Amino acid sequence: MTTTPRTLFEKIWGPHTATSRSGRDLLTLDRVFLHDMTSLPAFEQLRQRNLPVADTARTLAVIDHTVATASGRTEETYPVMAPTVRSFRREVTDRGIQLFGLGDPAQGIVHVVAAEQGAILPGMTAVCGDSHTCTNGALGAIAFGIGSTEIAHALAYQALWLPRPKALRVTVDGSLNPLVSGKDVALAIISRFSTDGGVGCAVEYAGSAIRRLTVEERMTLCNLSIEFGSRIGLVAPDDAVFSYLEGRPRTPKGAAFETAVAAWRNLASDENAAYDKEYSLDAGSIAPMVTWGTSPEDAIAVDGSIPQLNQARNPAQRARWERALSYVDLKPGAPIAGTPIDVAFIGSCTNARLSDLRAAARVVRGGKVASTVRALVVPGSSSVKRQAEAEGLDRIFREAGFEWHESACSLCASLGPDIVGRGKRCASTSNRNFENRQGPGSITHLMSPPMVAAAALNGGIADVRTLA
Ligand SMILES: CC(C)[C@H](C(=O)O)[C@@H](O)C(=O)O
Ligand code: SF4
Repeated sequence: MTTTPRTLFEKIWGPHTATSRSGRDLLTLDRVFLHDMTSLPAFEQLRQRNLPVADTARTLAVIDHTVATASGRTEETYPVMAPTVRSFRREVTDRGIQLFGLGDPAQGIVHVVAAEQGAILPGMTAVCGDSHTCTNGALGAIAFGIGSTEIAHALAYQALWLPRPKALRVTVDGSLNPLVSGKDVALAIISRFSTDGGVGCAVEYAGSAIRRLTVEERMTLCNLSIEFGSRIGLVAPDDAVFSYLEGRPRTPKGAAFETAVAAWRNLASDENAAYDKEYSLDAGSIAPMVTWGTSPEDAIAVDGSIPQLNQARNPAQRARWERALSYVDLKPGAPIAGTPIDVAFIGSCTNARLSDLRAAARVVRGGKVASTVRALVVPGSSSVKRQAEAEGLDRIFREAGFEWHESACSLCASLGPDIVGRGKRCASTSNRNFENRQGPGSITHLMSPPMVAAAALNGGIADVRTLA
């Protein structure tokens, strides 16, 4: 008997499809994650319809988006959002949902915490009212962001009606150059294939270079899937993923773990599986990347120059570039290296895990932050913060002049009190460089943690390869 070869995506989506109707599938959900910014309207809807949460054991809640990060912070430190945070905390605790609130040793950014807890495992489906839920596709799961109405439905029925996305494979073969990381791969993909490249698709990252990425780098790569237009990004799970998961609070233990691993090993695309779309990139061609404009696709090699307007693909892109150049106050054709910065931010669910902090600390060690720069490290979780402190990374950062914060989203989206400042330019390890993203009038340059470290010491955008 021959079976039709299936993609990794089909191997997860298929068994989770309870039924199909009018071109949509009823996808059953293994996990629903909640955070303080988007969940309250969903609870309101549940109340109006008198619906309970179907299965609290499948949920997990985190306070991360709207809070302060200064040491000693509490829910009250940012009065603007304190009532929201308080209501959110009451809603989830009243319903018996596990909450990682401020002061909890495992608190952190929802996507970082979900992985650390082993709350998302290979082959699962997971949702959260947050577009960067795709991050944990790195563990070989289908994880994606949803809106508030969908959160209510997901909590009540543990399922959602969805159109089945198309299958896209992005293959990156070859070897990455030194100081080129998962972040650079992601920015290179988005700049090459545009922010629309993955629209309507679930993107599977494959190829020898992807297989060699660490699990945390794969998380960074999958995190940026939504900036590539794709709500879902995933990588086939392998031994690196299995050992990442072993022993985590919600991961199966002992013989149950071994049984799970045996099943997870089947979660790879079959040879000759058909994709609707395929892109490929040569790993060796990727340099440390930096964005110059107001879209993640405005990424160039750090030793490159801002494009000339006549290089735009079409009039719409040209118009967007003109507006972006005026917003970021830079000139076409100018080299990006040497652009002075005011703020350096190492944080966010994109790039604030332990390996990110280690990579940045290697560049920072023994150096000094330029006197014109405010530099901050905001660990992705309280557990990352503790581990970093145990290794002495906080000391390396502090001695160089970095601020060392409590964990939360912070400057990534400036939904709490941390902001970059009007007209100020920030080298940032986050994922979005939109206008006003890091507070009103902020200018953002996306790059990897070592590149932000280099910019902090240098006082301006710098090629980490020449500093290290
Ligand atoms: C607040 C939330 C809805 C938002 C998202 O969906 O991504 C935020 O996390 C972001 O990164 O912009
Ligand atoms: S760190 Fe940034 S991208 Fe991630 S969830 Fe928070 S606001 Fe969104």
